[in-house]
Amino acid sequence: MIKLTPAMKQYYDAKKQHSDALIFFRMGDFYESFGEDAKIIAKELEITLTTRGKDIEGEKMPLAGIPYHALDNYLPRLIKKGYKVAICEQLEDPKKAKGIIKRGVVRVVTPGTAIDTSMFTDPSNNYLMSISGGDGDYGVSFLDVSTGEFLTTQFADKSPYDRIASEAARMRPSECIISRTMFSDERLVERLKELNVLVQGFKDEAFDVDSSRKLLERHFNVSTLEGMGCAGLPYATSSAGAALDYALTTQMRELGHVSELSTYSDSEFMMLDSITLRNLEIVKNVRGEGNDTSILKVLDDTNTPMGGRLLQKWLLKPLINVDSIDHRLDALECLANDTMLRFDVRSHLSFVKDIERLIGRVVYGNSNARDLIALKRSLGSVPQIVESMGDDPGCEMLINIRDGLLGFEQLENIVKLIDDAIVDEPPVSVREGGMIRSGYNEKLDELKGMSTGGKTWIASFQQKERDRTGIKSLKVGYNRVFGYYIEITKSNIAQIPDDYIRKQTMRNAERFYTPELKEWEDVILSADEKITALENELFTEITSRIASHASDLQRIAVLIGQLDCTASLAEVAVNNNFVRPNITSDCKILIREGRHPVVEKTVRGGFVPNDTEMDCVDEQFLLITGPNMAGKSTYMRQVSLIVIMAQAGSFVPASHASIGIVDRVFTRVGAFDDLASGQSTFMVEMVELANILNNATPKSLVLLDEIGRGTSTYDGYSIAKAVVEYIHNKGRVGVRSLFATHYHQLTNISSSLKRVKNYHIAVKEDGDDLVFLRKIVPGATDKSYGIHVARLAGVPHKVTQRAKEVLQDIEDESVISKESDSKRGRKKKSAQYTQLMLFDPEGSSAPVAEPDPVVEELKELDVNSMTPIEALNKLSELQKKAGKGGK
Ligand SMILES: Nc1ncnc2c1ncn2[C@@H]1O[C@H](COP(=O)(O)OP(=O)(O)OP(=O)(O)O)[C@@H](O)[C@H]1O
Repeated sequence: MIKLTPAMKQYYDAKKQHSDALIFFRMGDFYESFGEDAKIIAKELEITLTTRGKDIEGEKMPLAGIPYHALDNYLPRLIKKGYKVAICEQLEDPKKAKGIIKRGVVRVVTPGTAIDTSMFTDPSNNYLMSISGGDGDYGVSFLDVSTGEFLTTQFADKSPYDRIASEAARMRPSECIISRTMFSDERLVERLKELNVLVQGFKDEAFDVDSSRKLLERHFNVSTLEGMGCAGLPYATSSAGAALDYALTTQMRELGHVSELSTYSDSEFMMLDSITLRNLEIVKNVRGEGNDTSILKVLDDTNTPMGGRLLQKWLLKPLINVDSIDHRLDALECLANDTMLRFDVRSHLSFVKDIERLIGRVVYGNSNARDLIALKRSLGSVPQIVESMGDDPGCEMLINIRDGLLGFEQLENIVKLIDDAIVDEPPVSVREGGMIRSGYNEKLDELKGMSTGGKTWIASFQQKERDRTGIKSLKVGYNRVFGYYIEITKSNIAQIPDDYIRKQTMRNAERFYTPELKEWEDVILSADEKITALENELFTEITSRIASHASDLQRIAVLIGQLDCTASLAEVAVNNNFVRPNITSDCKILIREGRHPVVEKTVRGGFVPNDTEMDCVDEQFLLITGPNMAGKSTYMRQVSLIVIMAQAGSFVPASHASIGIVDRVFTRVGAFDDLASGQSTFMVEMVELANILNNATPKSLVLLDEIGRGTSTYDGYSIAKAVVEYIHNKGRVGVRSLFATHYHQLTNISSSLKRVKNYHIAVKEDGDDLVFLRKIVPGATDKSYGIHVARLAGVPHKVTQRAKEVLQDIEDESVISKESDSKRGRKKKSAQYTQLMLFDPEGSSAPVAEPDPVVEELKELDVNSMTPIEALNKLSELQKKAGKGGK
């Protein structure tokens, strides 16, 4: 084994402590990485891989390095790919170090705990998720180290995967920690990975309920967690404790800005599972690329990152309490109706930056002077925001926000402190100095005077020396290694005076100094060094004064977020002609002239509005038919989006809307191959369907788009029919459902199932052309126009022509077989029907299999409520009807 240099020994020590992280090892002006780390870093960051010295085995040591000031650019690229990076710093000033410079890891940056500004190109929260529990009870926590937000919940669920996936889909964490024991649960790990969450196993002890409780109590400096709502919730506590433990372990410092833990319960929110969030494109595109067609994109006109984050939360967690929704809608109405108020508030909000994250950085200790300027300007807008809200902003929420903003007395002092201390345009790096304003500190001013005086002397010294030597190109320069020097080009070297002392030889020039220049150099450099040290000291003092008000400032940030989110929704509502929905606790959904908020923005030729009427009594199940491209999916999504928007507290795209609270929205739309998980398109469809049928409650809203299309027509039709019957009859109280289908035969079901209503989207035939009217009208349709649509899509004429002939043949055959069937009896007829269906993937206007009255009657029987005699009598009666005789 080879003898290592002291620095390399330090590197190997750091690597031993943080074996799962890439080590960024500070060497002077660079962060260097060695060995396997260097290879990964060189590849991921596309930088040069070299070698230097020998590694512990005596092999050439691979090396990759980045300039220390470029850390902010490179770090996010690694973190976003899921790497952990341990930053190993020089722990003492190299100039003052006696012998070997001490180095050590000062923090580990991971995807879920990053706090660096450069990580956040969008304002969304960056959560670390933590899961604990087992045997039916689970705790889930979310901690955003950058903003200090900390949430926890606990729920009981025998099969928790869907629930956990739904939480992850709504909160979109970058990283999730689970105990090493739980890490062996492959299904859980897979579900999280599918949602792009990096899953890490963390020490089992961190998930221990007792030690978690103690850690949380210590961190929040409380004697009980009761006030935070998680006393008596062991798994909410242990998942929160583990999250905090992980954050403290990686950040290696106190996290004072994480000052509160909130416990939430799912019963407060509408449940949106991960599939529905994806299908309805609530916060991002299904395909995740191209133009953003999410509902968030349409609704987000926020001016501040706090407002943006809150809007996302509102959309991902719509409310289910009528009063709470009305509370939001009242504020929105105030702002929508008062144009001046809205305009004023929004213009002042536009000066507010990310206060939450700025505070996080200040408390954390990695803020710079520009962060303080951003904080000053943001806080400086608060009095104007308050003023623009006037004495009576008109509704409870706005009054609360105004009073809350007014309630922070130290606001003015913080603004003044930053204004007095920090120059308007400070340098990015604190190390460079030059950030403290003249007049803030006497000692600093004195040092600055010496430094400036020295520099003025240097300028006059250069002129004096040019005059003395007659060398016009003589210049006095400075570099960090050699200090101040007089530079003379080689062609003038003969003219140098005797008192010049040689300092350095260059290719085309020589550098000199004089005793006088040396004297001034000492004055300037010592003043500059002292200035930097004093500025750093003052900066630390200023930030700790601000940090002592962290929780008040975080409260201000929350209020600003609420105001911004509401004002943005009001602005969007006015600009897009949305109306305030009427929220009720009954089962009715009544929408007049509803529109799809995203499609209406992109569709050419204007969006055609449509009405909707649903309830649990007469209009529980809307069976929607219509040609391809007619607008069935658009219509169904529009209904569910209007419901979600309304319960999130937004106005909706309609001329009138009355929404009976929905507790969950389920969707089964489109076809997503899930080849990665080994599931076929049909399997995915059935898994999603199973989830809906097993979990929909009487207050749910279900969207089913072409159920059964992923398998043979016969199987698909059978499944579709069974599903309609099941949902219709489930608990006898209706799950409100919208079902689009091309199985036109299915529409007959409305004659036996009273709460099923047929609707279709109208089209008009114009010769060979098809005009899409986009209007939903009562009744079923009997034609698919699939071939028309194929022609519109540019399928070659020969193919569509041939398709027409095939269709004609099938239709002729069906007529013949219908006639012959009636002679040959029912058995033969159903065989022919099967064959026809197999030829008819789009469900042509084929003859419909009549429901068998005996079977139908049998299905309707409630056997549990019959006596044995009644049952025997019924059986005998049915046998007679079926033509089997009986006594
Ligand atoms: N109400 C409407 N007003 C104007 N254009 C509409 C309307 N509804 C839908 N469209 C347009 O029609 C297109 C097709 O709509 P959609 O996908 O909903 O049809 P579909 O009936 O579900 O079709 P398929 O059965 O083939 O899946 C949409 O992309 C949109 O451009």
